Amino acid sequence: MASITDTPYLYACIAVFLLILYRVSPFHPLYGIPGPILFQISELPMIFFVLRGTHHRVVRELHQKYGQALRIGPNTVSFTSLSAITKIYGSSQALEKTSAYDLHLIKGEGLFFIKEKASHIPRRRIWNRSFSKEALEQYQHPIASQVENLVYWLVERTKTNGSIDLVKILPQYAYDSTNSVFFSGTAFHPSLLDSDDKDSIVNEASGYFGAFGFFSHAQPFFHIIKHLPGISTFFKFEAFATEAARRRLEKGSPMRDGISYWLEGEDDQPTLAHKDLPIESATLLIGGSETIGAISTFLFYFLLTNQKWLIALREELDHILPDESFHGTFGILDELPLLNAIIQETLRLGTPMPGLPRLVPKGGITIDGLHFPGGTCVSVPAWTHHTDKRYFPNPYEFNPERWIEGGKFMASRGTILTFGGGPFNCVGSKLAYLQLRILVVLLLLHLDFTLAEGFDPAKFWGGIRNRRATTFLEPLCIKASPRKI
Ligand code: HEM
Repeated sequence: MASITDTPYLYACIAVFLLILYRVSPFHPLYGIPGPILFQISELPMIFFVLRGTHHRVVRELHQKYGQALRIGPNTVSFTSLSAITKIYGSSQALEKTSAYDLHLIKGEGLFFIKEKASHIPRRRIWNRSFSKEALEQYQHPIASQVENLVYWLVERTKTNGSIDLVKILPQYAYDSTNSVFFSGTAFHPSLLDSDDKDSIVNEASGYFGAFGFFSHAQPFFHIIKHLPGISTFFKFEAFATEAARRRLEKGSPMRDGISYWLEGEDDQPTLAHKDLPIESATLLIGGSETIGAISTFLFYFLLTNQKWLIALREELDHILPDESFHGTFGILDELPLLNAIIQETLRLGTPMPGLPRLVPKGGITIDGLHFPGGTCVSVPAWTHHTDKRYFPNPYEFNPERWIEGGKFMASRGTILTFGGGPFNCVGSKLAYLQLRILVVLLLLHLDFTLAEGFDPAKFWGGIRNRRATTFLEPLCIKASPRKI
């Protein structure tokens, strides 16, 4: 039997020991950046908290203890300052993505996964076409139709079951909305709301995105296991996205949907190669739905547990949109101060996200007066920044007023990282705002809501987890009924 003193084991142990020693020694380039010793020597503590879904809270606590620059891995530094946000994500010199974005099995090149700015720019131009002013106007009707289906199911399921869990139903609506806006409804049928997501697509997608979050801290492990037979079932969601792309290409589009903007460029505009549609479809389905599902769940949680804002918002809407059959242009919604302030405050507090990893280029950079060599992984965690009282006084208070000045909504009153920043920021943010506005307005115009008996806000809040995908361990059960005016 092999023993630890056999030569290969001995060498391996010595190598690990020397590596650990190096990582905490003055010879390591990150020596002197404070952080817990276990995080300095290994990725394992971070992996542990990522698996538990609590790393956003842990990193925040560590920043409070150790300060603005924090070593959270052997080669990884987390920052919490506005200057670091500008340097890492926002400036013309914004950093590129790390190899944490290489984690997919699906073939082709996808916007989200492209790490270098030079190759990212042409693909981003193709995507941008599907978020032009004209395109967004075109999406209003399909979005409103999906919200109307949601209204129907909220009432029906309340009637059948006594209450309805928003944690479950809002993501279903979000996937239906992406399917309708981008795929002309061809990605899957029937809609997830109509089938009550019988194939568990929401869970598959959330598990897939969660695996992406986990493996970004254990990349070598991913590159080993991806070759194992049978592992593709783990990536069932990629197969689903590939099928969605195939169906969209086969069935075409009766209307100008989001994907048609990519496939049919005007004049000399470059178009998307069909071989890249599967990977872009995976990004669309998750990027456009998992996020909206989670943020809208937060939004209704905040409104239902802060009745004064719900009442004030109803007043604002009733004043501007007195007719519940309102189906006009949704353009005027951009102007409503409280509606937009409530959405912005939800985006601030509804982002239990990790720092988006970026790579220090060759030659290194200086952030907040500290020099970092090329190859260091750096980030600013959204949750830590959004709950930093230097930038947001009483950070845990849901207070939409912090976004209002002189009676107007002012997004510039604070910097939030919900949509990332700089050249790799969220390409769909304008659509996200549009979807959230239409969702809130139509639900409030059509329905009365109450929280189901026994709802415990503290328990709900304690059950929020993030592994890149946000999950809610506790239900958010409500009763919905047609509005009595
Ligand atoms: C509230 C909703 C949303 C949130 C919170 C959100 C958040 C984000 C964030 C943080 C990033 C940067 C990711 C990174 O650098 O790793 C991102 C990128 C992206 N998002 Fe969103 N997103 C939302 C809605 C949408 C929608 C509706 C779409 C499309 C339909 C979309 C598509 C994308 C894509 C394609 C990227 C990659 C952009 C690039 O690399 O150029 N997102 N999003």
